[in-house]
Amino acid sequence: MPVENTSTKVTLTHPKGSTAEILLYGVTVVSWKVNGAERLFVSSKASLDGSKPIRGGIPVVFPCFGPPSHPDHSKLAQHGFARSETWKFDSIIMDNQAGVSVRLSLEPNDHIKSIYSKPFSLTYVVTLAEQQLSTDIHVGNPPTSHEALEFQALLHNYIRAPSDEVKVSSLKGLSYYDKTEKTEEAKANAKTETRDQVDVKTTTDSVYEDASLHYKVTWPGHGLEIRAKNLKDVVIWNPQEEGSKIGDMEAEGWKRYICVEPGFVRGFVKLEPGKFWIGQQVLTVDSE
Ligand SMILES: O=P(O)(O)OC[C@H]1O[C@H](O)[C@H](O)[C@@H](O)[C@@H]1O
Repeated sequence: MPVENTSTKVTLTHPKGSTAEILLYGVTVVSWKVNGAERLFVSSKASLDGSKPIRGGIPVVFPCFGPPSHPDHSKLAQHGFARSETWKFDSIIMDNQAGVSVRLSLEPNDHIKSIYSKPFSLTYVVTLAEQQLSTDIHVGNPPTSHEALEFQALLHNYIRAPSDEVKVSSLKGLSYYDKTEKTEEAKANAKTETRDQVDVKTTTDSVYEDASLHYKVTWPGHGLEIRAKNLKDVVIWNPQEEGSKIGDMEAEGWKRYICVEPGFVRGFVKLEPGKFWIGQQVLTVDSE
């Protein structure tokens, strides 16, 4: 069966053998296999029972990135509610050699309404091709709404890769904000990336602004390409030893991944009533 659907999980299987697993909790993609090899990192200590956001895979960040900074988001937790709500399976969109694709949705439920008063529509489309995984977040501001919807969005991939060897390009020349700086003032000061290839051998939490929308993630013998649409920024995160302070991080888990997260996180998307916005990332395994 190319699409298998249980009460908690959707599994996609492409005719050429690649697979993807999406939990309805947070629509978190928790597995993506190409040529039998797992491409995403999920901590063995991650809670998969819906009690907290999943440490790994591809959590969806919406409508705020990090701690809320917009008044509309003041009651929300870090990274918003999309990653910690249970979504609904909507439909199979496509099922052929080109791709196996499903749509999931999240409506404002009582819990969301108690922390977030804005009307919205949210759907997520996951498409699996032979060597490729696309994840698209669709945000709508209903026509009945009286004002613009202001939000941030980010697709928080955890790419399985050895963090002491992995490199990311091309970020050279971009402005970025270094969240590992000690003071708020230093965090708010833009730096300029001078490296041809960025590594995460030391604790890294950098928000690159107005980036290229096309990144190469490479390590010996392997490569992954990431393309983004409407997600103008990109966050590179790996905590290194600091990761030992994260409760649901497995022992030395930070050695096994890099996050290269396309997002719209500097400023806010402003969506007028009756309009839609789509943010997309496409992950492609380079020929191995
Ligand atoms: O621990 P979480 O809320 O899942 O956040 C995990 C990480 O997400 C992003 O990459 C942020 O830039 C980091 O500052 C944050 O630590």
